[in-house]
Amino acid sequence: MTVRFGSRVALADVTVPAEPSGVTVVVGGDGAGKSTCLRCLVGLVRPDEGRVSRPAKTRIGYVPATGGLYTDLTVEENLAFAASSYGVRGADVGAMLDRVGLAGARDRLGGRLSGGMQRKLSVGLALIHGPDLLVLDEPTTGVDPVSRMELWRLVSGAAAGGTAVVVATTYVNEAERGARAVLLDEGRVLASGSAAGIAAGVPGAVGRRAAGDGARPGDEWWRRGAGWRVWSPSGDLPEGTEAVRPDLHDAAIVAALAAERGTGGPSTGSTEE
Ligand SMILES: Nc1ncnc2c1ncn2[C@@H]1O[C@H](COP(=O)(O)OP(=O)(O)OP(=O)(O)O)[C@@H](O)[C@H]1O
Repeated sequence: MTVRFGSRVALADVTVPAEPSGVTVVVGGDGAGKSTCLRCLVGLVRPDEGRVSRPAKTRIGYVPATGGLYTDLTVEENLAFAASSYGVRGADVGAMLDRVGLAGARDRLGGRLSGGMQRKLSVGLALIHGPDLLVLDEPTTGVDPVSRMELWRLVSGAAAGGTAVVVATTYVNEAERGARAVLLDEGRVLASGSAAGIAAGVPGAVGRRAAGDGARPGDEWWRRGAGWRVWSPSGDLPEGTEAVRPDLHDAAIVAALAAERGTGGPSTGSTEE
């Protein structure tokens, strides 16, 4: 998909693979193009170039980054209303209340729920009709760690039931939650594939050394925990550094460095595991 807003290219030839029973995680910082990408997937934005293959609208569940529920309806009313909107007859609202962990809050107004509970309810609303494709825009941003875990459990459960799930996140470590990850930066795909495949596809070598008080040693260096990391495209690491096996965090940084330099980073598209 390629999407332009005036002269601004929001997405440049971005591919997001999604398949039944699979979770695809779209990772990127603010303005990377995640929301635009997801809006294309569900049909709210039409790509200027490229195409999207998706199920019928009634077979899609979508939760935007903000909202997605009625604040002046109770939890139970929200679910019942979503079911009737989708034309689902005899929806098992009680089962969905249990599934999203909100049975004890069924009579609370949507607007009175904590942030984490609101997100879980939104996901429940998007799942009530048993969609073939579930698209979630940053469901875990700003959510407490327990709710975050529960949200990912909901995502895994939906996939286990056969749904294709696409989730956007700003947290690189969440890429490991999906079989596939697409790392986006400024509308471009930095890397795509399984998290392990992306990490294994880092060209050259990555090294580490303890960080003193000194300034960043050079363009290819970044801070990681208590130390410095360095990327050497040629594989020759600077003296005093110890080689490390790059993880997804390192791969994301190397991909961004490589994109800046216009050289190859972790491979895109072919990193199947
Ligand atoms: N309707 C629009 N009109 C003009 N520009 C837009 C529009 N929607 C998005 N953009 C621009 O496209 C780029 C990608 O935005 P998008 O919202 O998809 O990013 P994002 O990764 O979801 O980030 P965020 O989490 O900050 O929303 C940004 O530069 C944004 O300003």
